[in-house]
Amino acid sequence: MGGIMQDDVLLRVRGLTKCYQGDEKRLDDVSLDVRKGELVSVIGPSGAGKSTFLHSINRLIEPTEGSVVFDGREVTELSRGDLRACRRRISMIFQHYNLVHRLTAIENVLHGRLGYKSTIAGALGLYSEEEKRRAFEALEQVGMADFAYKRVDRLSGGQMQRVGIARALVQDPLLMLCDEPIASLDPKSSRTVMERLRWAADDLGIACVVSLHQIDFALEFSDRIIGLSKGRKVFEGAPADLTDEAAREIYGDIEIEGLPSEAQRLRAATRIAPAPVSSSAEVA
Ligand SMILES: Nc1ncnc2c1ncn2[C@@H]1O[C@H](COP(=O)(O)OP(=O)(O)OP(=O)(O)O)[C@@H](O)[C@H]1O
Repeated sequence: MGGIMQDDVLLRVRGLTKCYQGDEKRLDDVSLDVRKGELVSVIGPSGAGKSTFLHSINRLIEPTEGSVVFDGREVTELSRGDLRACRRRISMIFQHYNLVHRLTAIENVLHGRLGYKSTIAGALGLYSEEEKRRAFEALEQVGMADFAYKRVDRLSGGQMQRVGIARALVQDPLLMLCDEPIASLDPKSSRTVMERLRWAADDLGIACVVSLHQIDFALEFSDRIIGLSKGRKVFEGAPADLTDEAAREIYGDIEIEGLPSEAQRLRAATRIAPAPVSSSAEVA
C-alpha cells in the first residue's frame, strides 16, 4: 500500500453515490476526509444511507459513482486481488457482531488474521504463536482476556461486541468501519464499546467511521459528525456545532432520543479520555 497521503488524510471520499438496480440514489454525492486517529460518526434516521455509505467505502457494496482513496490508492479501481489486500487494513464491526457462535472468543479473534493467510492455512486453523499472542493481547485490550476460551454464544451482547473489536484489531487496521456497533446494546455496554473505539483512535491511531443512532454517544465520542438525510450529507462539523437546527435538518420532525442539549454540547466540546477497562468478569 502507498504511504499516508499528504496532510495525513487516510481516507478521501468524493461524490460517493449508490443506486440499487437503477432505483433512485440511496447515497447521493457524499464526500468526506478522515485522518489517522480520527473518529467520525455518521448519523441520520433509518434509511438515510448510513450502512450504504460505510459498505461502499470498502466495496462490500459497489458504489455507482464516486471516488474512495484509502492510504493513497483508489479503491474503486482495484482488481479483486488488490481489493482483498486493501481490505486487510480496513476492518469492520457489525451491529450483530458476525461472530462464529460455536467457537471461543480467541478463535473468533484469530479469524481477524484470515485475510493474511492462504486459504488452506485459514481453513485448517493454522495460526502462528505470534498470531495467538497478538489475539490474546487484543482480548486484553478490550477487557476480555478472562473470556478467551469461552464460547461466544455464552457471552452478553456487549462482551460479544468487544470480541468483535478484538477481531478487528488483530487485522492491524488503519481504518475501522463500524456499522451501528451499539444499536443492540444497553447504555452501559454501549459506553464500554464506544470507549474502546475512542481508545483505538487515540492510542493506536486507527481512524474510525462509526454509524450511530444514538446521537448522545455521537456527541460525546466523535471528533467530527456527518449527518445524512435521504442519502445526502446535510451536516458536517464538530459535536459542538450540532445545533438543534442542524439536528432538525438531519432528522426532520422525527422524535429522537438524546437530541443535543446545551449541556451535552459543552460536554462534547470538552471530551474527557475514557479510563482503561479492566478484564474483570463484568457483564457489560
Ligand atoms: N440491497 C438493497 N436494494 C435496494 N435498496 C436498498 C438495499 N439496501 C438498502 N436499500 C435502501 O437504501 C436506503 C438506505 O439504506 P441504508 O440501510 O443504507 O440506511 P441506514 O441509514 O443504514 O438505515 P438503518 O439506520 O435503518 O440501518 C433505504 O431506503 C433502503 O431501503
